Amino acid sequence: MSRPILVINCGSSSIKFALVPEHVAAHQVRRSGLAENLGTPEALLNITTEDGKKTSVAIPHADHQAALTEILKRLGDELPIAIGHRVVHGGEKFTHAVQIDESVLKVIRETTPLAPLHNPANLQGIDATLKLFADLPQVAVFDTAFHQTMPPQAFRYALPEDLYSKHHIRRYGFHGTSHAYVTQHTDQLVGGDNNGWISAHLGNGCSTCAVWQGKSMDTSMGLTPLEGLVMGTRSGNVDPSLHIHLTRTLGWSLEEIDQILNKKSGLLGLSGLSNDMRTLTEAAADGHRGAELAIDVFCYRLAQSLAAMSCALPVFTGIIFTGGIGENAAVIRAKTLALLPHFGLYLDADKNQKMIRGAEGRIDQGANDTELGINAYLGRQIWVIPTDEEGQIARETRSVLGL
Ligand SMILES: Nc1ncnc2c1ncn2[C@@H]1O[C@H](COP(=O)(O)OP(=O)(O)O)[C@@H](O)[C@H]1O
Ligand SMILES: CC(=O)OP(=O)(O)O
Ligand SMILES: [Mg+2]
Repeated sequence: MSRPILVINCGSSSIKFALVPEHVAAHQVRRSGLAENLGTPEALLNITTEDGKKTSVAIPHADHQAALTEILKRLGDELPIAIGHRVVHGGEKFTHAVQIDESVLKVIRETTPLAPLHNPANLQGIDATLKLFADLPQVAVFDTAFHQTMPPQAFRYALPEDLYSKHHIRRYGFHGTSHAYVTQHTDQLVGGDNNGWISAHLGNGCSTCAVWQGKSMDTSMGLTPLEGLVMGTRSGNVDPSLHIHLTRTLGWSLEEIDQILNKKSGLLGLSGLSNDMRTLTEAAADGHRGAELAIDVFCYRLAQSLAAMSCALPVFTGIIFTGGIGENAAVIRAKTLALLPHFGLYLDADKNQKMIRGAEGRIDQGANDTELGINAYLGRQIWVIPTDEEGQIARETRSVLGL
């Protein structure tokens, strides 16, 4: 059997490590780890061992290298053949995954100001594995690459031409690995080659994406992962004059405003309680006003974005929910779809309630028709598909290296 790929998926608030053997989905992988809050006094690795036992290992003062070393101790003989890194921003240069060398590292460093929550941590991960596995090939899989098929009407801002041609100011889009995986996977489940999907990746970062015939046509994130939807701690869209207004009226510096929009806004800012949707849905059920407001704004803005994405599709087959919120929060799916009564999205309330914790399937009222082999349903399809960024990164890593 061929040796596995070690995948490092570093997001804004957690780092997922997975060892992905060939032909196996990452969520079936036996040994994987999740390191949370790296760089803070303690990281937690959740490790599922071969016999299915789950252990949690706390590593004081952990960084990538400490977390990786801890994982390596548990690898035994199953050494990886290559390493695949999630890299969030690859600018316009990368339309596909690439093997990492000095010139690739230079571009990743140059794009760091555009993804300040992500690229520095991605670079730390690469640095750690270059030290630990100097002999192994390493591949960067970019969030931005999948969106390089967007047409100019979707990726250009209405700004002077020079800002694009000389300074690369444009919409890039992120979560490409996730949007690519869930739409390709749903295409396989549905069949046909002319499907148009809107996928909603709702994790700590959130984005929507219009995908037609396997290509990204538009997405809600822009130059940076701050544009678009309400997220855990990120504001999403605000009036572009907000920076100047806050500077003039409150004297805030650009750094302070950047911190507030990226780290103190979104669900956390609106609720005054938490950035975690689980906490908010429980608090809202108990009548917490801030949690209710945060959920209302989150769902309204998500519904608006789904409607907007439909403009990018010649064919609108259906919607796909993914990411921690999209895969688990039935109440958020129902509330959002109820705001789109003109789109032929008929939710099956019972199927919606049951589609949680890694389950995959259709939750619209036409799902039963398909099971019976009849096709009387005139509405659009609604799917819940657990994302598999790690599996997709492993496949792209093998493909780049010809493994
Ligand atoms: N059962 C659940 N109900 C509601 N929200 C959930 C549930 N499980 C996870 N979530 C939410 O998913 C989000 C994290 O999503 P995830 O995709 O794991 O994040 P990341 O972007 O860090 O990969 C958090 O807001 C979390 O509260
Ligand atoms: C790009 C982005 O927002 O990623 P994450 O959701 O993993 O923070
Ligand atoms: Mg994520």
